[in-house]
Amino acid sequence: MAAIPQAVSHVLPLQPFPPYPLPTPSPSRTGARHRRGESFIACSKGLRGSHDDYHATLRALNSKGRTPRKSLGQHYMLNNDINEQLVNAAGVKEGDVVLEIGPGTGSLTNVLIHAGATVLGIEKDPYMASIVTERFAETNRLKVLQEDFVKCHIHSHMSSFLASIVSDMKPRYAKVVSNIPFNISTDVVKQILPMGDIFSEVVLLLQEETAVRLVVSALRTSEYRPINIFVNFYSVPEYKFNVPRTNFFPQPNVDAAVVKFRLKKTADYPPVSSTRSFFSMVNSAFNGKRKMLRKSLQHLCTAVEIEKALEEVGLPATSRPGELTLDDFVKLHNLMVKD
Ligand SMILES: C[S@@+](CC[C@H](N)C(=O)[O-])C[C@H]1O[C@@H](n2cnc3c(N)ncnc32)[C@H](O)[C@@H]1O
Repeated sequence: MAAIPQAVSHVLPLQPFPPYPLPTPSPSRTGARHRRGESFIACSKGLRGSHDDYHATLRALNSKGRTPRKSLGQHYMLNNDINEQLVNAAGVKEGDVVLEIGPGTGSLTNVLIHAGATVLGIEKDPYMASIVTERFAETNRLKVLQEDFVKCHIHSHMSSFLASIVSDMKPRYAKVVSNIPFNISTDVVKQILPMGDIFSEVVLLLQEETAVRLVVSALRTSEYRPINIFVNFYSVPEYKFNVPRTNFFPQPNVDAAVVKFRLKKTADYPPVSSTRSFFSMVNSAFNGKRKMLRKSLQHLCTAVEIEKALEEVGLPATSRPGELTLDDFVKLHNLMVKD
């Protein structure tokens, strides 16, 4: 298993919840304009350090009397340094177009906009959608759609959004930079990764365990699953860094981690006649994880034909799914499944 980089430790004091008492900001830390009652966009102009974001997040929640909803995975980022690192990991620069799933109070959105991006936010919670829309009302660099990411047509939303941008620097591809609710991680990965025709880089803040499972899981381990074949088929994944749970409000029970996926273009996908039949074969193979492939794939070919195909790939006749790389599966599929 590849080594996981050293933890980035940012420990912040947390406020009781609810309600969230607003500490009196010190002018030296937050600037003279950062006072209660000011518009949120004005506050955001002074946001640079992690303490400022900490205050801004609590202020935004207080402004609507919101209690974070567990069912929506609402764990807000309190540390601006981590938002900056997410944005840097995606190499966001002036003129970029970025999809942000779940902008919440807009702390990450703020850093994206300051980096020069135009952002499409998809936010399920109508209260948070209105908070973030109000916060950036004075800029034309943000459009928020109040929709459930899992159910929305993200490809057509992003295509229209890219088409609507009038600029000489208009990029061909958008990026994804998001601190996503942990419970929709798999949906996000499954929907976004095959969209290399409109997205180039995808940087996600995920539950640590999910990040490791998606990116670090190695051959011949119990964590190696069809999702690893999927991730490597459509992207080049990279584990970036660990984010301790103390950086979120309210604090989750687990740590998080940042992962980057560089999406492959369609022409660079491994050559299979049909992705549908390829992934169907991979799923069948892993359904009988401990079974040999010559048994679990018998709905496709006879045991003898499977053994012959394995031999042609250079694998033993007794191979199990956890022993095959993406490349092995591609070769096996192309030998066993003819259009
Ligand atoms: C982990 S919070 C992150 C908020 C903010 N980006 C931050 O970094 O502080 C996740 C956000 O995603 C929103 N959300 C939850 N489920 C969603 C879904 N299915 N589609 C879109 N947004 C969702 C939540 O309301 C919340 O604002």
